[in-house]
Amino acid sequence: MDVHVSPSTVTGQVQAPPSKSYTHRAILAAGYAEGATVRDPLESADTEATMGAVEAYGGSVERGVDALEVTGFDGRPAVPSDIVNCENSGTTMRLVTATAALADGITVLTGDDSLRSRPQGPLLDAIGQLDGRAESTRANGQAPLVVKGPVDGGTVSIPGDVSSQYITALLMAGAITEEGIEIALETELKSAPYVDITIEVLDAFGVDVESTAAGFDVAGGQTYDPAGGEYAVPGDFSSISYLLATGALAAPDGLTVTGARPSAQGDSAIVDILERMGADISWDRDAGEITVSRSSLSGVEVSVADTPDLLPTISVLGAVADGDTRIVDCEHVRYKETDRVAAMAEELTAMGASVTEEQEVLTIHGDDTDLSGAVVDGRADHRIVMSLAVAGLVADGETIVQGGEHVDVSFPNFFDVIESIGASVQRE
Ligand SMILES: O=C(O)C1=C[C@@H](OP(=O)(O)O)[C@@H](O)[C@H](O)C1
Ligand SMILES: C=C(OP(=O)(O)O)C(=O)O
Repeated sequence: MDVHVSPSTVTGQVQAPPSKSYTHRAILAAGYAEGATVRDPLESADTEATMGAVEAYGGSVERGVDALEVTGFDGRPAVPSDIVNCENSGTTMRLVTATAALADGITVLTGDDSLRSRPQGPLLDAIGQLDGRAESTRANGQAPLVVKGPVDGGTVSIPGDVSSQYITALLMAGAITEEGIEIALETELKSAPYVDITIEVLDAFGVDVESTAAGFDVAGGQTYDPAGGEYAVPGDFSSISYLLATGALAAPDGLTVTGARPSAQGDSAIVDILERMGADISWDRDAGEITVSRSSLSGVEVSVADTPDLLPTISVLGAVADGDTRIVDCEHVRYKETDRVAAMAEELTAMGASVTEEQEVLTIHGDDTDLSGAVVDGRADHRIVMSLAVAGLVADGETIVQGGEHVDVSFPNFFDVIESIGASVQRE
């Protein structure tokens, strides 16, 4: 789907969509439990993939109004009767590959073209260290994957700079093993706040995780048992970042985002980043409301070591700001649905921005040149699509973003939401 975006101003109030990261974890944790009600879940293509995996392992998921009723597989999963298709979702693939290692048999996992090009090797090695068998069919560390369990726990040594999702996966499965899993990190942990999110959700399900000098330790023989039988999902700060960027670039009279309560999400750093760039922004944390208005922005240096999903949003803000915006520590942002560092460098260049791309650093040279409307490729990646659409709101002339349908991965009604506050978007 092509989305035609024209220069617009926006105003009003919008509700943040529910968090994708919390929803994935809550659905799988409910699967490891006897079951649970997941309130205010994100219903999107990626979280559907996790629901499908829980069903493949013997659970079931009923979609209610603003809630999912999950019946769990209660500890060890069944061996799936078919392959598990994780579609476009890295979180699903990593988390449920570790689930597969608990099953007494063989599980085959796959995904779409993008997911089959993403790195899984360190997680496969870790399952091997636990005496399970985990292989890439093409012996290239990528899906399709074949996993044979059951593992009983043990110790693993794993790099921390490829994906934090391996750690989340091992912690969630480790609680079900007899011996537990002790994780030693071989390198510094990137995307660390996502492990904090995991620890927060596990705690709500009555599962303990310890941080250690070497990494993490989860005791075995634990039972997933959510307090009161339910878990409520907070708003999603990665999705909120597009709304706040829209406000900072295009809301002369202000835009308010609701459903923005503090949580473990590293991506809430977008508020501080916008403030450092000079945006007029305020966050009422108790009310969960952030208000931002159109402001002149200046370039800043930002590390995305903890917040990889913010890179597309920050690069658009940098393209409009005065002076250089240096986004550092971004190598792991290349392992996402697409290489997002290269994608943003190339697509913003197509819109007239001046950009320097290095392996670990993306610099956007903001100057007085306005962005120009262009035909840009969303790279079949929801975050590239949404950030380019935001850029289109302030570019001269029309911007056509290709692949608009991919917002279904994390923010299915994104275009309806920005249209409701005044953005001019036409979908074809
Ligand atoms: O655990 C999660 O929910 C996520 C972890 C991050 O990935 P990495 O840990 O691979 O950087 C992030 O980019 C992804 O969108 C969601
Ligand atoms: C990288 C992302 O998700 P995943 O790793 O689950 O595909 C994302 O949502 O930006």
